[in-house]
Amino acid sequence: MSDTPATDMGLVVVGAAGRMGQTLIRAIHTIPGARVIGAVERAGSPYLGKDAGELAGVGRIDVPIGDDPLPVFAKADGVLDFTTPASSVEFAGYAAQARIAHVIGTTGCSADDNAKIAAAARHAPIVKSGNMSLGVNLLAVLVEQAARALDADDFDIEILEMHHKHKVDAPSGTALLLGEAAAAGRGIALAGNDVRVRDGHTGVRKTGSIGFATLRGGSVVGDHSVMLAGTGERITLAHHAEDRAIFARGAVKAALWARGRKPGLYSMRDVLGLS
Ligand SMILES: NC(=O)C1=CN([C@@H]2O[C@H](COP(=O)(O)OP(=O)(O)OC[C@H]3O[C@@H](n4cnc5c(N)ncnc54)[C@H](OP(=O)(O)O)[C@@H]3O)[C@@H](O)[C@H]2O)C=CC1
Ligand SMILES: O=C(O)C1=N[C@H](C(=O)O)C[C@H](O)C1
Repeated sequence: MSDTPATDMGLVVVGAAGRMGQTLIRAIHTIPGARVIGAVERAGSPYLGKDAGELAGVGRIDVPIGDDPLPVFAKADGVLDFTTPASSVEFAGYAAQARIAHVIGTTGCSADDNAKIAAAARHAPIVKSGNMSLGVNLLAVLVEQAARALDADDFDIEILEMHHKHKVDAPSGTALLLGEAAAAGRGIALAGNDVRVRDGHTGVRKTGSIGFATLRGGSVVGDHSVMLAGTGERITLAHHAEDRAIFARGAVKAALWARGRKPGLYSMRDVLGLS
């Protein structure tokens, strides 16, 4: 007997007119087993009423963009959400009520936002990750291994990221994910060992700290480098995102994986079998 569900997974894309929203609609169009059944934007959006497929450039799919998530969540199997922290918290509550899978790519969530999302995950499966690409999640595994292998007294860890000029949060969700991986490799918590900004007379570098540096400009999709800097040598592990389609394909994979799974908060490492 096959484990493949008999019907396509009906997905709602929230933030459907955004950079990732449109990329998701194009990705779902090409992936067997999933289809767009709803598209949501905020009240007052100039895109309300437009066909989500036409806006994304794949032609008419007869899914008009609306501003009320509740009726579309009620008939969906899953939600793809790359919006804002406050919106993702709200959508997590609705997806939990509807008992449907919720894939959250939104970054910049506070500890309070994450606690609310974790509470919603008691009722429905949620996959949340600062980066949905296979490449970055593999990179995180490599970073963890390198951080474990190289002693904090000998190698300093610094994480550099660059994104397009429209990005609103820093450090990026990916940089923090890589920082968590480095911290896990070192057997420490990232919180309390992270140095997110340097300015002025900073004093010497604290042994074992994990530094972050942020660049913003132009149309860069997402560049991340993790440097392990020793005396006389430096290792750099890096990922360069060239197309948002890598995140969208990962998000659809996560939704298909989460369909029918028991409630819980999952990561892309779970989805990709890299845990
Ligand atoms: N995890 C990952 O792999 C990735 C994560 N991201 C993250 O995804 C998020 C979105 O990125 P991006 O697509 O570039 O941003 P955009 O601003 O282009 O898109 C976000 C969209 O969500 C809409 N939106 C905001 N609030 C609501 C709401 N309450 N209901 C419905 N729609 C809403 C926005 O509308 P409006 O503009 O009118 O406010 C906008 O159209 C960011 O946090 C980013 O960091 C991005 C890429 C990959
Ligand atoms: O805002 C973006 O664009 C991206 N956000 C994610 C992040 O914060 O790391 C993922 C990707 O790098 C693109």
